[in-house]
Amino acid sequence: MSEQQSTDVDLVVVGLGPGAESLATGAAAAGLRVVAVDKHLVGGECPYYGCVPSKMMLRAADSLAEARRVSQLSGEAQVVPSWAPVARRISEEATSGWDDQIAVQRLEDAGVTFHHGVGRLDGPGRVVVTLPDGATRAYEAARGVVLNPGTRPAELPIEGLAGTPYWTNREAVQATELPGSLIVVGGGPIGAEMAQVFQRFGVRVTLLEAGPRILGPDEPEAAQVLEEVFVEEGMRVMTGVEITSVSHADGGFEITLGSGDTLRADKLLLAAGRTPNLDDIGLETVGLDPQARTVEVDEHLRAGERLWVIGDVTGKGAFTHVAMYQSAIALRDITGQDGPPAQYHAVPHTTFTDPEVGGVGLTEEQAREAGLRVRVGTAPMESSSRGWLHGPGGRGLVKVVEDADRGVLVGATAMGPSGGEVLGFLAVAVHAEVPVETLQQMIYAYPTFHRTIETALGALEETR
Ligand SMILES: Cc1cc2nc3c(=O)[nH]c(=O)nc-3n(C[C@H](O)[C@H](O)[C@H](O)COP(=O)(O)OP(=O)(O)OC[C@H]3O[C@@H](n4cnc5c(N)ncnc54)[C@H](O)[C@@H]3O)c2cc1C
Ligand SMILES: NC(=O)c1ccc[n+]([C@@H]2O[C@H](COP(=O)([O-])OP(=O)(O)OC[C@H]3O[C@@H](n4cnc5c(N)ncnc54)[C@H](O)[C@@H]3O)[C@@H](O)[C@H]2O)c1
Repeated sequence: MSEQQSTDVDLVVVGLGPGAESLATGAAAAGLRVVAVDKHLVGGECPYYGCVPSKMMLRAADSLAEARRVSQLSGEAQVVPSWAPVARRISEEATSGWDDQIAVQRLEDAGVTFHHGVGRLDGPGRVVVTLPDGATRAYEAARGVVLNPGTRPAELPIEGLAGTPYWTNREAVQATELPGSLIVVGGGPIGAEMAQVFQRFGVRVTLLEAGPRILGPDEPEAAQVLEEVFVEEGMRVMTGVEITSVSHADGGFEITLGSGDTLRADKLLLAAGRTPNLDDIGLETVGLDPQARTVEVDEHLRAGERLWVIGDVTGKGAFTHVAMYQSAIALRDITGQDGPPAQYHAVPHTTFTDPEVGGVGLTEEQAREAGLRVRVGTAPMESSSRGWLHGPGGRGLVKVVEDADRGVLVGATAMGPSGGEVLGFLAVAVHAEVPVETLQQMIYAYPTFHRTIETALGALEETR
């Protein structure tokens, strides 16, 4: 423990991802003396480098794809993509030029003492903040400390990669000009969303995935449809690849694969997972492992004496909505209010490709691994009147996974146009454990995409 004289406060919040930003504000509103610290931008990855700019990019790319469908539906349209409006919207409307002044002001107006600086635990309830000029401040927090440090793009130990000017999501959302060609490494949500954006803007994209399919944690049927759509749009998708070396020369990248093949592109975007920002936050000073990928938390987000942890590093789903959900529960616990504990049986997610891939709860494979007697029902979106009449761009599916012994859905996938919106229905069903019998007896408005849910429920059967 450091000998530095400390200032007494009630709560110190280290790392201001979206959840902690609202937690700090709420704690100050509840009358606590709150100190908050972020080493970069208040709000974290989501508003500046993640959800918000990437969804602006996807909105733009979707408009191009829809315009290209005019020839099949309604006449002729000449589509000439331009990245300038996308770059401008991201810089001016979404991120204020990657400046968090407004967010800082909001915190301070709420009564929070804010520092731009690096926060580090220094024993239970103690935090040392290193300010940009190197000065340090020590705080003793009577109520405790909240950690919300998030993640950073994972680096890959590939020969030749380090030191090359590769992009991560952070550079990709700041691009002001597009490359002619791009290799995207990683077919998870970041890689899939980004690859489709750039492909639709005319970049020649190759998507490399080490696993057997893209969107590995989602249902394989959904991953297969998405891969087919990507390929139809002109993208090269390679799964099961091993990258053995990377080099950069003459303004371009060269990648060698385990198969011996060589790929070349102007730019390389690494979207191969995330590294938790836990390695240098002083976890060892409170008896926790700084090398761990996640911090174990209880149902009130407590991780130890006077310590709460929220966000991606809890391993409960690396999504903004999970961080916000946890934030509200931790705030209640900190301020001594009653409320329901955290439950994670119905965590929803949507990958905003076109078609969107929404999922909630368990996949079929996860349900079987959990030892459940599983019934599964699947229906293609095109089998519904709406999916069929939608025509181009209407691909997708609904898959429902039932715990047959209890007669409730434990997981579901909604893929298609507005798949993430259709998912809302299924999220309620899984969250509230609505009996499948009830779901089967409902009336589904005609002709909606969500009528595909009725068809999938009608197809429920035990397949193994
Ligand atoms: C490209 C991309 C797209 C995404 N799209 C979506 C989406 O559509 N929907 C969705 O739900 N999620 C999406 N996500 C995930 C989402 O961004 C995260 O789940 C969300 O930001 C919550 O993360 P977090 O709260 O754990 O922390 P983060 O948002 O990572 O923020 C952590 C903060 O802590 C700070 N920090 C870290 N260590 C310290 C320290 N020692 N001292 C001080 N400050 C520190 C960091 O500077 C940062 O500001 C996306 C992510 C990416 C990268
Ligand atoms: N729409 C959304 O909600 C959204 C969008 C983007 C990100 N996110 C969140 O951010 C998290 C991180 O996203 P992500 O896509 O970076 O990570 P991820 O871990 O979900 O996916 C990374 C992918 O990269 C692959 N990979 C790893 N090493 C590789 C290698 N050497 N060569 C080729 N492929 C390799 C993995 O097999 C995996 O499929 C997501 O899991 C999600 O929780 C959410």
